[in-house]
Amino acid sequence: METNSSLYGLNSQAEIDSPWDARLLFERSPAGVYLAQEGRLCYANPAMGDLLGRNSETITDESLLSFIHPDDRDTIQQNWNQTPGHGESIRFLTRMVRTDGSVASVEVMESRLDDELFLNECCGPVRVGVMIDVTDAREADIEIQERLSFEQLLANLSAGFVNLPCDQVHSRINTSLEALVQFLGNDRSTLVEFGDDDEQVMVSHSYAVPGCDPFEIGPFQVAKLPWFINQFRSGHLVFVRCIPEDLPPDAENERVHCQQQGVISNVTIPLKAGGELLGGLTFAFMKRRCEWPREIVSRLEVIGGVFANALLRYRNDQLLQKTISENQRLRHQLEQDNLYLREQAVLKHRHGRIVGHSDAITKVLANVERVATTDAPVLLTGETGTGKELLAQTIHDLSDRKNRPMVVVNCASLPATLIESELFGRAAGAYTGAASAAVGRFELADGSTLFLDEIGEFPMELQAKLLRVLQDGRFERLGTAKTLSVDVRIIAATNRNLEEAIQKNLFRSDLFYRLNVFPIHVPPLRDRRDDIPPLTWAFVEAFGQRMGKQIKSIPRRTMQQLQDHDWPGNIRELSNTIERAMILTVGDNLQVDMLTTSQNSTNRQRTLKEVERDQILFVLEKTGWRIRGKGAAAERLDIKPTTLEARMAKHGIKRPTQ
Ligand SMILES: Nc1ncnc2c1ncn2[C@@H]1O[C@H](COP(=O)(O)OP(=O)(O)OP(=O)(O)O)[C@@H](O)[C@H]1O
Repeated sequence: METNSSLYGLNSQAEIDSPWDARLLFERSPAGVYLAQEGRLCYANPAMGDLLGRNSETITDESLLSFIHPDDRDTIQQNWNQTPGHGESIRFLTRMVRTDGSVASVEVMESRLDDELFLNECCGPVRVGVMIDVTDAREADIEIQERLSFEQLLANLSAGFVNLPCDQVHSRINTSLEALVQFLGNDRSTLVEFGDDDEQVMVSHSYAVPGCDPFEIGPFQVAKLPWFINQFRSGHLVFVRCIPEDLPPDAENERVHCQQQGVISNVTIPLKAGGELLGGLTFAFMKRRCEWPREIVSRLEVIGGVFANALLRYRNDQLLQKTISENQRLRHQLEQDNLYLREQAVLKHRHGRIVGHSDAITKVLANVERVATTDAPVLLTGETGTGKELLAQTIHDLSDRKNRPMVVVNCASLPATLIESELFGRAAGAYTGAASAAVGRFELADGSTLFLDEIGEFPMELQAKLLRVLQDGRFERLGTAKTLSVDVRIIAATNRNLEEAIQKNLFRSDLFYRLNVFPIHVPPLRDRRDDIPPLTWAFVEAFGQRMGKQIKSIPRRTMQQLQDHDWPGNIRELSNTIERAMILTVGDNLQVDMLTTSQNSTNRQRTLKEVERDQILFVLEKTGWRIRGKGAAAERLDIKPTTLEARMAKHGIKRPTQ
């Protein structure tokens, strides 16, 4: 069949008559020229044949679209559908697939020819096109574009780390790894950090494309990949293009590992910052070999530097935080120590009468100091002789009320009948024998402190009246209706268990709660044996001055015995023992007869006589040497007052001079 091109008289060399003949121009044109009608080539010049890798004479009648890259066909088809009118041209870039499968980028200029010449000879308009191979320029273009986008990506990633808060460094590295992998087309990127341990490194970040597993985050034994880790641990870039071929013979573990993981190429750049080698950043390939040119690797070294700096900043920040919190801890400790020292110093100076440095008494004194400056009621509890009254006095002395004397009422030493008038005062003739009016202790204590010792012995029938004064400072003198108002701070003390007294209906619970606003328990001497030596020396000094006697030493054994003793009568008993010892001591070495103490530390069985004497002494001291009356010694010992007096005489017990 005669081709359309021959119809146009364009395909025969014989028909070229003059160098100016149009056909000659087409045949010699360095650009590909073609004619196509209804999508089929009807003429292609030799340059066009070269472009497509075919003999130009053999391609006429073939579909032009079949030479176009499949991905570009839709676009070209749309171009053709919009081909302009006669004489107008369109221009576009596309790719042609050569016979050998290689792809050429081409630039095409095409026009539609509606000349009668063509219309007459064929059934439709003809498209004439000129095609130029722009593959080289195009590839250079694409490379420039890719390089630009890569530079842009690196610039964006780097910018993301500027002024980044340290707590976001790790998450930013994660997202950056993902962006890099997606751009560069490798399959997994992992960041490995070096620590103090030579035996292991830390896998801190890993991203893998879907279908590949990321590296497990956590410590990784160097022994598993010794060649590989040692390479980048010595600061080298590791570029293994073909695995296993390019691995050295001693990289056996790496060979096995890569085989198991399906890694066929690997690039690892060392991470350096501030002159320190922090770790490495690996790019693993599982589906294709890495063909990265040197420039890409150099750019990755730059981004590696950005990661390394961020990590260094993070590490330094961690160190700083640790240092700051350590500093804070030390400062706090120092403050506490200062506080403690200050408390100690203050206690030494301001509680001069109180001897002792045990933890137990220190705590008590700290509470005393805390509460002293307030007006809160204080309830001092503790065994007899532990120093409750001394502490009450100390509280008063430390308070704003110190300029007025503290008023003391021993609730156990006053008969119940007298307590009311003692406390609240009386009008003349208030009761039989009350010839004159008397001011009560509450009135006396106005603007000062009232110390209610042995509050547990306070008569039940008067507790409501006491509670009222405590609540609103108001009361009436006995025998008058006039309400008096006072400003009194109350400190109460007891060696009784008030909760038990409440249970037995001997003490009102509302009064207890009112008094118990700030309870301070004073521990017995046996629970603060460390205080015994300083107390002993304090008493030696005090009695020495009074007696004009100077004691220079106390035998170590004696002091040990004093410390071993349980002191049921507490500091009062210790004080009495030392007083006795001072009287009996001849010379300047204190002699203490422990047999005279209430209970000695040796296991010697005491005689009945000794027990009786001690018990009488103990109860007398406890009751303030009150023999008669409710709660007094005779009642507590369950003997008649006269019997008690007889026994006291028998044992030579005499009330000490005040
Ligand atoms: N820490 C101390 N330092 C020096 N002397 C103390 C100390 N504690 C108590 N004393 C002395 O011990 C004796 C008994 O103390 P105080 O009368 O205060 O005890 P108390 O607990 O009130 O006894 P009671 O319950 O029998 O009334 C007093 O002479 C007191 O000065």
